Amino acid sequence: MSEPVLPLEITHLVKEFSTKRALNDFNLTLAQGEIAALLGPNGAGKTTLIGCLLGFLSADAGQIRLFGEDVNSLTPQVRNRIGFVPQTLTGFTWFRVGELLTYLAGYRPADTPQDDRWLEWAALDPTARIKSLSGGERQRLAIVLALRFRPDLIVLDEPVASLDPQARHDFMRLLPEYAHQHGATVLISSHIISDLENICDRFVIMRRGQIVLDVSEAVLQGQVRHLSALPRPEWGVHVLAPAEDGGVWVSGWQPGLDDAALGQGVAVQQPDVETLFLALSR
Ligand SMILES: Nc1ncnc2c1ncn2[C@@H]1O[C@H](COP(=O)(O)OP(=O)(O)OP(=O)(O)O)[C@@H](O)[C@H]1O
Repeated sequence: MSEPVLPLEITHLVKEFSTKRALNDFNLTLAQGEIAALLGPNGAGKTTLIGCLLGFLSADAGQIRLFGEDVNSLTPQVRNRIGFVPQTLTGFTWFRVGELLTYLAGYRPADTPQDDRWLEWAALDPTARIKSLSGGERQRLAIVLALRFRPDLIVLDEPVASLDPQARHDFMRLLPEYAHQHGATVLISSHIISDLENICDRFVIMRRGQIVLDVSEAVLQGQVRHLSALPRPEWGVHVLAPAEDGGVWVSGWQPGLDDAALGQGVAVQQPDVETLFLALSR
C-alpha cells in the first residue's frame, strides 16, 4: 500500500534576513487531520515559517512540500486546498463585502464545495465597504475568505487577536468542529495559549528559529511532568527546562516513576501548556 500524501512536510529549512537567521534547520511534518499549535515568543520565527510555507518568502535552504508538491511549483489544485488566515486583512479596501466574496469566488471552479458556517459566524453586512470595517470585522472577513471553500490545510497566523471574546470563543469552537468534519489539517500560531490548549492535539514550541519541543497532546499529558526537584539519573528522564518555582520540566516520564518520586519526596505535576511554554521560551 502506498504511503498517504502528507499535507505538510518541511525539511531542513533555513531562512536568513541579512545577518539574522530566522529559521535554522527547521523540520516539521503534519499528518492529515492534525490540529497543531505553533507557539513561540516574539521573534521566534513563526511568521517567517508561515511566509515560507505559503510561498510568500523564499527559503535559503531546505524544502517544503504541500500535499506532496514543492511549495515553489504548486499546481492550482493543491493551491486551492490551502486556506490562510493572516494576522490582519490588507487590501481590497474599495470593495463591498458581498462584492469581494463574489469576485474571489470567480477564481474557483463553479463546483467548488462551500461551507456556510463561516459566513453565518462572521455576520457581516454584505453591503458594507471593506474600508469602513473595524479591525475585528476585517479579521472575520479574512477568516471567511480563507475557510469558506473548504480547505484541507489551514494555516492561521495569530487569527484571533482582534476578535471580541464571543467571536473568538465561537471561532475556537467551530475550527476543530470543521477540521474533524472535513479531515482538515490545521497549523495555528497564537499567543493566546489558553485558546489552543482545548483544541490542539499537538504543540510545536519554537525559539530562535528552531523547535524546542514538539509533542502530541497525548505525550504531553502522559510523559511531560513538572518535578519539584531534579530527577534521579536512574529514572532515565530528560530535563527540558528549569521551572520558575525552582523545579524542573522533564519529558520521558513513565507511570512507574510516580512511586520512585514519592519515595524521594519529589512532587510530580501534570503539564500546563502555558507554564511549560514560559519555561521553554526563556
Ligand atoms: N523582513 C525582515 N528583515 C529582517 N529581519 C526580519 C524580517 N522578518 C523577520 N525578521 C527577523 O526574523 C526573526 C523572526 O521573526 P518572525 O516575524 O518570524 O517572528 P515571530 O515568531 O512571528 O514573532 P511575533 O510573535 O512577534 O510575530 C526576528 O528576529 C525578526 O526580527
